[in-house]
Amino acid sequence: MTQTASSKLRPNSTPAAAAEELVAENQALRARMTYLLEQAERNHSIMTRHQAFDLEIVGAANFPELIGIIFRVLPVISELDSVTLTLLDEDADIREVMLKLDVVFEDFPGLIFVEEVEAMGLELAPRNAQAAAPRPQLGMYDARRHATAFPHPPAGLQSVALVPLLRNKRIIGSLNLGSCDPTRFTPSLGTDFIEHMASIIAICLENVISNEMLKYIGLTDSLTGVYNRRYIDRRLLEEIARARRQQYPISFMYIDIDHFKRVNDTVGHGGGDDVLREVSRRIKNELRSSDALARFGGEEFVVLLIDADLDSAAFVAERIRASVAGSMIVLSQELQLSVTVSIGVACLAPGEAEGDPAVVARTWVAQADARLYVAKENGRNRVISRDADSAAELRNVG
Ligand SMILES: Nc1nc2c(ncn2[C@@H]2O[C@H](COP(=O)(O)OP(=O)(O)OP(=O)(O)O)[C@@H](O)[C@H]2O)c(=O)[nH]1
Repeated sequence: MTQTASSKLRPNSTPAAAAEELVAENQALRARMTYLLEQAERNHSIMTRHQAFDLEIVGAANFPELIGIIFRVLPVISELDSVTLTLLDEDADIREVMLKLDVVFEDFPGLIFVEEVEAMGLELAPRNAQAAAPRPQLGMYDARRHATAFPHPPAGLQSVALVPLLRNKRIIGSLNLGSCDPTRFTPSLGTDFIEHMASIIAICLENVISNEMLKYIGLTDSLTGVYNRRYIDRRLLEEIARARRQQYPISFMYIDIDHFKRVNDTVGHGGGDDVLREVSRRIKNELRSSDALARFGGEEFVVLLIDADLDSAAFVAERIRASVAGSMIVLSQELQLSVTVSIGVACLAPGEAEGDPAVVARTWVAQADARLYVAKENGRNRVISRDADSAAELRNVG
């Protein structure tokens, strides 16, 4: 029960002493009240900042945006010295898809991928135990135990909280909070608040990751794993606009496997699929990471080369032609075959990208297609990069 001020007065005190005691007690109460008000205001301000944070992460449009908000905003609003995020990526699918979608992982040094739950540094119940979902683990920082969660710990890191990110009781990762204040994360601290925050982060992560996966599936060719036509159609317009702004040349290639019908007839449709995969792999090996390779359907591939004039694009095309023709494609020990490709190349030089990008794209792509047709007409297994000019043929093994 709370004692009232008067009940604590000494029974034999003089009226003056009693008054003094009352004044002192009153002052103490006021100070306590001021402190509590300040605490309430601080808590209110933290709550408001966290509500704004929740709104921001819920509104994140994609994976890099969400991760960026977590790393940028959370340390500030929660007054933390380190925030990292471990994601469980058992088959490296998340990394592969994000790379395909041009996520630059170097921008997020606090993002850690592990391939098994055990590598997260969380203390877990034995695998088969019917344990409840793991709870946040708070305590003193231990460089060895927390090496995965804090690969680049700030100087003076003292206490940490490893907060499991759960979806349907399954661990998808862990949010790792670090402070240079040793009393910030102690095992006795209540964890409702950080668990609530982690559950919102987990939902947002799951959402953006599955959205990115869908985006990836919608933009890639399931047989070869390279981009599909939809992706290139969109990218062409973006790149035409960028090339116009930055005044650099871009080039486009049409690559068609020669006599592919015969390949299918010889090795069957399944063998034909393997050939498509191998050809796409050989094309890819000759490209820079800024170039985009897509399968346009059937046995036809296209490549978009950024900052490449006609001569460099024709040079790359010739390397591709030589790489495909250079060695047999091995389907099995008994089954190997020789495959060739014909390639049409067209460049969009600075100054040619003016006008409606859709019209520019159509004309430009049609030019590469027409040159591919010439390559086929002239005997296949060749690169054509100029019109009606046999000197532009880099190779003719007809
Ligand atoms: N295995 C496999 N074959 C495909 C696929 N898509 C299209 N094809 C086959 O690709 C062949 C394309 O044949 P054509 O367009 O006649 O051309 P081609 O035989 O390559 O002859 P040229 O292009 O003139 O050198 C057809 O037999 C299609 O069935 C696919 O996804 N897998």
